[in-house]
Amino acid sequence: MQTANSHSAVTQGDLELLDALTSMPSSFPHQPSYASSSSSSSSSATKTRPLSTLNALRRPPIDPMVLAASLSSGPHVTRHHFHHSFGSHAHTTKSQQMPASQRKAAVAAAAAADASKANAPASSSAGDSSRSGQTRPRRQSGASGSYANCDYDDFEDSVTSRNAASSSSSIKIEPVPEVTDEERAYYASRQAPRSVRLQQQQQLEQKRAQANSPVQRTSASLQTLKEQAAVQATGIRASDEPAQPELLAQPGNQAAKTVLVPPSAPANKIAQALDERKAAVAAATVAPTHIPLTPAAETLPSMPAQVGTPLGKPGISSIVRPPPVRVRCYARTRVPTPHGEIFCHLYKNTHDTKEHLAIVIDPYQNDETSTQMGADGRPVKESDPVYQQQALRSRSLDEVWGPEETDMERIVRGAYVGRLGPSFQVASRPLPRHSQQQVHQHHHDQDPLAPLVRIHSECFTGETIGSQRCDCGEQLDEAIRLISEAYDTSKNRTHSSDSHQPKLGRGVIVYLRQEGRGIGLLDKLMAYNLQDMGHDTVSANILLGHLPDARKYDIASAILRDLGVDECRLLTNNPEKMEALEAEGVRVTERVGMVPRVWKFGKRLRRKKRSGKKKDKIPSGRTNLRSTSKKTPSLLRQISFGGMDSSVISQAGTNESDSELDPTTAGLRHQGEDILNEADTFDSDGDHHHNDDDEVDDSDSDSGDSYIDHVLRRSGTTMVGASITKGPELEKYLRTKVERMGHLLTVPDEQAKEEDEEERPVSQPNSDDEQLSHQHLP
Ligand SMILES: Nc1nc2c(ncn2[C@@H]2O[C@H](COP(=O)(O)OP(=O)(O)OP(=O)(O)O)[C@@H](O)[C@H]2O)c(=O)[nH]1
Repeated sequence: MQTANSHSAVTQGDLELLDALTSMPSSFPHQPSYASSSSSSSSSATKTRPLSTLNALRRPPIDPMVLAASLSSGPHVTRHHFHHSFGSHAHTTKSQQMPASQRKAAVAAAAAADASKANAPASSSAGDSSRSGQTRPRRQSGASGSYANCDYDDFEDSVTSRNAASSSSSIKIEPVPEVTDEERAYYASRQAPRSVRLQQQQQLEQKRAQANSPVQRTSASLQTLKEQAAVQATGIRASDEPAQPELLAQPGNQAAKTVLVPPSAPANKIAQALDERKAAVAAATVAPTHIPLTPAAETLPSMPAQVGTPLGKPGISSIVRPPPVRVRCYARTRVPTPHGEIFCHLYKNTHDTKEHLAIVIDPYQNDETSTQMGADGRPVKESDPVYQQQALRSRSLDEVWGPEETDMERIVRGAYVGRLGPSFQVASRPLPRHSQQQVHQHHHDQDPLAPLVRIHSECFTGETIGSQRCDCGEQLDEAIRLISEAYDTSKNRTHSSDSHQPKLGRGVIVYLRQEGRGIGLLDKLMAYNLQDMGHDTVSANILLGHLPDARKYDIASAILRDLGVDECRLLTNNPEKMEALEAEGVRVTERVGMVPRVWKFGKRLRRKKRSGKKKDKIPSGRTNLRSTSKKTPSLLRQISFGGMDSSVISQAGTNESDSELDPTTAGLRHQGEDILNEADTFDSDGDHHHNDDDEVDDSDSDSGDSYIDHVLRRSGTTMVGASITKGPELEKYLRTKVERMGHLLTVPDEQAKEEDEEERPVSQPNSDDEQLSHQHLP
């Protein structure tokens, strides 16, 4: 007799599950007779649990990694549990998991079981009969949610119902609706087992070696090469399942969107496709300028389909290299932000269908001189050598897209010079350095610093809803702020120019639409649930069948090159980003650390506050702003009264008493918890507009202060323009990046934090201690 809780004792099914988890998932046979034999003592084959859903695993086999991650760092969640009964088919309430062949086998075996049951004496209890006599709505399994009960199986349910129906013929029972083939999704494996692929690769290499030998080379015909390509392509498409193109077309079926060549395509067609790809590679290599110039011409026939496998591998092959990515800027516009004005560029590319962005900060393009016209009827700025050499302008945007294109069309898509206005509308011309195809040379006598660049990956949760599971919103804001920051060239150690003029900050944020480190928003959200179950950001990714980081940076490099950035200073802690950019031909001259604000400024703010208190000789304890007559440090007072309080307090919470508290403290408290401790409240004399710097030790004013300055002057109400955020989950995320992903950050030691000298990492070389944040590459 089976107990009510099937997990209370180790059953045969459990043992088989364990066995299954430590072997190849695809080898599981579907055992449809399990349901009808759970209480019998028949052969072990008929007792086997219906593990058919394992065959529908959509992830590559990485069970050893999954098990290792699961055992070492979290609760007993395995990939099997995760995928069992999982389905995101919002359009239907039917399970869509089993492959067609297995479903046929299941139906046949169930029919056999029915027949044998009908012959046997009715064994079910009266209670069973009456229960089954009620018309039970069909349970939603796969579609009912991501984490359906692991013990539930559609097939088991339907077979049990049918058995019950046949054993109580006196009661009219609504038949359980059959799930038709059309209602189920088709799972198409896009890759053969590793052993097969290795074998095929070996064969291919042997053939290549033969073909390369002098004798063979002369005799090897084009036809032979085509055959090789066909073998290779067929191998890539290898699948245990026969092709079912009609199922691929069903809604919700990812495979439908991603399959490049139908599996039933004859080998010569595949070879033809490969030939076309090779031709595209050749064309791109030989004549990179021959990109179609209009959006219509450029839409995708020549673009290879990018297949989003869980490991982020291209779908066609890991052997055939995709052609180099080509990018085109389709639109550019000016956007005012709390940090100043930026130019937002929208890019399309030949590798995916996403709209990646480049945020260009280059105030020189947009200043008041930009609208001065010369005698030649063109803006004076256009002939300025500094502009010509350094303006961060998109080559593809400034190109004329065809003989038909009018100046007004060009202006509307953003190809204009200077600051666009009702009375100033001048279409741009390609910069000489772009049209001459010359490699951009860095001129140290004109600008000591390469542009500051950040490669930022989209994060809906962090940037839009202020999630504290990561620091992405803050990083985006901080990147815009740091790049916009003006700097004093006289303090630059690498530059001996006589120019002591402050330089305007310039640089680019390439905003890549690779959400969740490349795994997509859906899987990132699921990763968060795994994190709530005890995993960290790395092991959660692994459990979902992903790499810890599945991002790529080839598109980012192409965008940078399009903007004329061949070398840059990179804002990152991630060594992989530096390597990736270098590999794509963008030189990283310097790494500038992205220190989390809470690590960078938290202590400093506290110290500032303490020093303010000391000077004001205020007795300990919290003092209401309105009730004190003491002075407060100027910066902090400005934070209170410089327009900051309303916007940030409104983010800080709905507790009415918040607004009664010191607005300085409220101003430093954000979506999560107080950045400052209870005892950290600042005191103020309530003189909102009095600027008494004499009383404050601001002599150590530096980039840290510039951040505070930013907070008090320009804080907005969205993530861009917001302030410091802090919380335990953010802390865990930051530490995971350092401890498990090799990010180049120093985790602040709590003890040392109190005693250490102030850290003042900055983006631009203004401060004397800039070495703290700048790591020069050899
Ligand atoms: N898979 C996954 N992705 C996450 C998680 N939290 C944030 N992300 C994504 O991670 C990306 C940011 O990557 P990070 O590793 O934090 O930072 P980075 O940009 O590589 O590194 P830096 O350049 O040093 O800032 C964004 O796309 C986020 O959506 C998570 O828990 N799991």
